[in-house]
Amino acid sequence: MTLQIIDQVHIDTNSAISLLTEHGLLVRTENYRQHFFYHVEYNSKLVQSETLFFCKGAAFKEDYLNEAIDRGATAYVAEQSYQNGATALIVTNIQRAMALLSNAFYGFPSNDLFAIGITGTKGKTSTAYFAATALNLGTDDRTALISTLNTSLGKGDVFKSKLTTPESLDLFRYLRQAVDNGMTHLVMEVSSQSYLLDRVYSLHFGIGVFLNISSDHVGQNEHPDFANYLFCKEQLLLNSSVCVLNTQMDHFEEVYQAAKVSTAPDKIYLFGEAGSHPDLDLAYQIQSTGLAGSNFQLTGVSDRGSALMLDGEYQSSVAGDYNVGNATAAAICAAIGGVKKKTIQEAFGQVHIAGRMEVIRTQEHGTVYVDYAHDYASVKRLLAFLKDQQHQGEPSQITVVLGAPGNKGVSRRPDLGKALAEERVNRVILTTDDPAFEDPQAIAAEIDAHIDHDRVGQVEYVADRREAIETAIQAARAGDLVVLAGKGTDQYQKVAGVDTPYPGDIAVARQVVAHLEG
Ligand SMILES: CC(=O)N[C@H]1[C@@H](OP(=O)(O)OP(=O)(O)OC[C@H]2O[C@@H](n3ccc(=O)[nH]c3=O)[C@H](O)[C@@H]2O)O[C@H](CO)[C@@H](O)[C@@H]1O[C@H](C)C(=O)N[C@@H](C)C(=O)N[C@H](CCC(=O)O)C(=O)O
Ligand SMILES: Nc1ncnc2c1ncn2[C@@H]1O[C@H](COP(=O)(O)OP(=O)(O)OP(=O)(O)O)[C@@H](O)[C@H]1O
Repeated sequence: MTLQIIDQVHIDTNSAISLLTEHGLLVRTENYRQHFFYHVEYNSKLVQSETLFFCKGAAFKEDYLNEAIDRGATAYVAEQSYQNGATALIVTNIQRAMALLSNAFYGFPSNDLFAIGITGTKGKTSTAYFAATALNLGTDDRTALISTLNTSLGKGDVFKSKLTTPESLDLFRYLRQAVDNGMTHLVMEVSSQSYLLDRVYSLHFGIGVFLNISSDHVGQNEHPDFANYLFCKEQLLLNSSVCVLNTQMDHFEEVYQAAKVSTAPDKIYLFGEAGSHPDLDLAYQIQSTGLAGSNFQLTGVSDRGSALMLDGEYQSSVAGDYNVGNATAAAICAAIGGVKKKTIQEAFGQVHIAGRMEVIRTQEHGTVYVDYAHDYASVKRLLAFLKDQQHQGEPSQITVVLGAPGNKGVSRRPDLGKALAEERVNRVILTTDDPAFEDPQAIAAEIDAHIDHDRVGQVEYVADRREAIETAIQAARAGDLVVLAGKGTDQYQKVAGVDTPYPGDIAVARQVVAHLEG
């Protein structure tokens, strides 16, 4: 999708120098000339005349800058001088400089949006969809959404996202577009990576939500260690006027302390299951939870929580007990954003999150779940939830089909093995999931090495994901559960640097069921 050209935005050399100086980012200027920039860009291939070009990125080459200048860039911003005669703004931190100047170029669009940022190891997308559905219903469709799945900027500007949190220059362009499309609210997922790489530098949020944190995203191209992962996530709280925290997360006290550094206690909302923490503001109580969704009660515990006027019963259309916590966080955001309880109740019955707890019911081969769970926390919670459902009915078998990606998140492999064993699934079919430059069979062997075979009925490897799904569904009997984990809505397999087309778990499962049952 191409966003329309926004012609009223610009920046000039002098204002760029002032801003960079104010933020302590400017080292020096070279070949100073006062230019008016009508475009900002970090990809040389997209440069037009009168562009301010940013030299950033691990794989950046001087040739890209030369190409940018050939195409009409009149100045560049970089951490080093390329001594090519062009006006240069040499900075201490290119990512911060790019975020700040892009924000200014697009006219600080977040000033016109009530921005809600959501972070957490698990549940960001789900919570964002709960919040955006409620806010859209309450604002007459004036809520933009930036999520791992889709970016939706209003007036039909909807496209698939490349990253969970976009690169800063793209982010501020999207926000400008959202404001120009008449959006008043914004819900966005804020990854820890986006703070590590300063993609959201200079963006202030009306609300920052911290859902949970568990071991993930540590490794090459991600965080050096868990402490850095936690630190980056906590930055959302330092950049938010109101903080919403799940009291039941690991490391809650540390996260609460981080929130209190910059946010007054009366602007911090604590939520969790009723009775779970002495300082709760809003409590949820699950009344029933099943494969079609959950019924739950929200109760204001403190004066601040009661003032949200959320007390009452809610029905969520998304299965998974953990989604009640996600929905509660979203309800707080929607209420602070001005949405009435009745509207939130109505919205929660309509939420659909692609690739999360998608259900395919069969006549003779049980129920198939397609879910994006791909790390210890999510696989364990998903399986625990499904097993709980299983106990309520006839005894049945659970088969899980999953793999783990190559060249990233390698700690997931032992973690997945552990989760599968702890939840004592009956059958595991290990398969391919974005192997990148690794051998999928070797990845599967690593997962397998961490499965306690005394606790898991049967473990096998089927390289082709389609065949693995077919094997699982074909063998399942009425009442059984088949879980296709990890890929969610992905319609590709990342193999050796290429996004190889793949129909997606849902499409494959539907084809298999149609073939088996006609
Ligand atoms: C390690 C990392 O985070 N890299 C991100 C970063 O790349 P980078 O700045 O190093 O840039 P690069 O890809 O090395 O390219 C070098 C530069 O040369 C420029 N170039 C390149 C070619 C050319 O012809 N001309 C040219 O000018 C490019 O525009 C770029 O500026 O900036 C790019 C956008 O500008 C991102 O696409 C890229 O994310 C990679 C692909 C990625 O997948 N990152 C993951 C880890 C990530 O960020 N994930 C989180 C979610 C995590 C979670 O689940 O919680 C996310 O927010 O999505
Ligand atoms: N609050 C939660 N706690 C634990 N697991 C959860 C929670 N919410 C969702 N999940 C599980 O995690 C999976 C991913 O959920 P979701 O996409 O909402 O999280 P995310 O934070 O956006 O994930 P990612 O960072 O991997 O994109 C779901 O499919 C579900 O299995």
